[in-house]
Amino acid sequence: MIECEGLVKIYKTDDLEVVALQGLNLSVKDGELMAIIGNSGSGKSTLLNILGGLDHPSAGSVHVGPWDLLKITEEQLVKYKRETVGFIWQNNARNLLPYLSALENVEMPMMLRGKVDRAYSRQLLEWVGLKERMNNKLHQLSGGEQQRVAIAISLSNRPQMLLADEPTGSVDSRTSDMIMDIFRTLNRELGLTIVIVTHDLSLAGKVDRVVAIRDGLTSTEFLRRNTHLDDAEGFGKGGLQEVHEAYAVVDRAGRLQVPKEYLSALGIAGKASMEFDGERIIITKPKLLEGEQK
Ligand SMILES: Nc1ncnc2c1ncn2[C@@H]1O[C@H](COP(=O)(O)OP(=O)(O)OP(=O)(O)O)[C@@H](O)[C@H]1O
Repeated sequence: MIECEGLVKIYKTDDLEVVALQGLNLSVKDGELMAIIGNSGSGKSTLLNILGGLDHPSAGSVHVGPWDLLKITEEQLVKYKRETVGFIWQNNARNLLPYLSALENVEMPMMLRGKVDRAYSRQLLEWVGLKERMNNKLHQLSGGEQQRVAIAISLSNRPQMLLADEPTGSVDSRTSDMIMDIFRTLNRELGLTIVIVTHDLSLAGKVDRVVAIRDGLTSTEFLRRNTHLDDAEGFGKGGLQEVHEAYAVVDRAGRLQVPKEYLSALGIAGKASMEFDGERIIITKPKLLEGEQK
């Protein structure tokens, strides 16, 4: 579904250039539910905005389904945003209309496109657990319920892919669990590809695959150790490392990112010695330089 290779995004302001993505590789399969984690400023939102067609990449390649987002025309982009992507933000509910019911809010974007599908709107609200509240006005619903209405709305155009930027950022942990359950239901029922961007490790721990971004590059992948576990058993317990195995990402050119804390613990900066003993690759402080210092 998603293929990014060597993706670069440079923001230019008057006298400054910020390289937000510096050659990022990412592959997401059709129908996958995965998460992207990273510290503030690592490039997560930049990546999501590019995937959503809200921002244009500077270089590299990015394909979503049949679309080449580097070469896409303005006209095709409108179609792409309307038909392929659904978006959820942390404060999505802010954009809802308080004096309309949940159902009317879901139908509103359909109405703007000229075709209301009431049965599907009801189905969406049922999927997000609001079957009993669909005729309530928005202002009569809690923040978490409003966020669930926002999820239903993001699916009103029947997208193939859902992009969620910190979707549980402003809700309590019970609602956060509920939202993750909804994502799993939608993933299962609709075969929807879902990419969640978050810095919440416990949220990330609830999906099978997590990709970590550091300084605009994919650095580590976490894969669930036992994918056969029943949802209720396996999800939501402990942190990411408890249920996932971590792998360093090695790109086609053989590059990988060594965590800064490992390098500083060994006093490695600029250069390192690398040996291969037949089984392991060992990175150490430069041997020659150590000798020189004596
Ligand atoms: N419009 C912009 N103009 C200039 N620089 C930008 C712009 N948008 C983002 N950046 C910079 O690009 C880098 C990546 O930002 P991005 O918002 O993608 O990070 P993030 O991982 O989503 O962070 P957060 O978790 O805080 O939202 C940061 O250094 C940021 O300051």
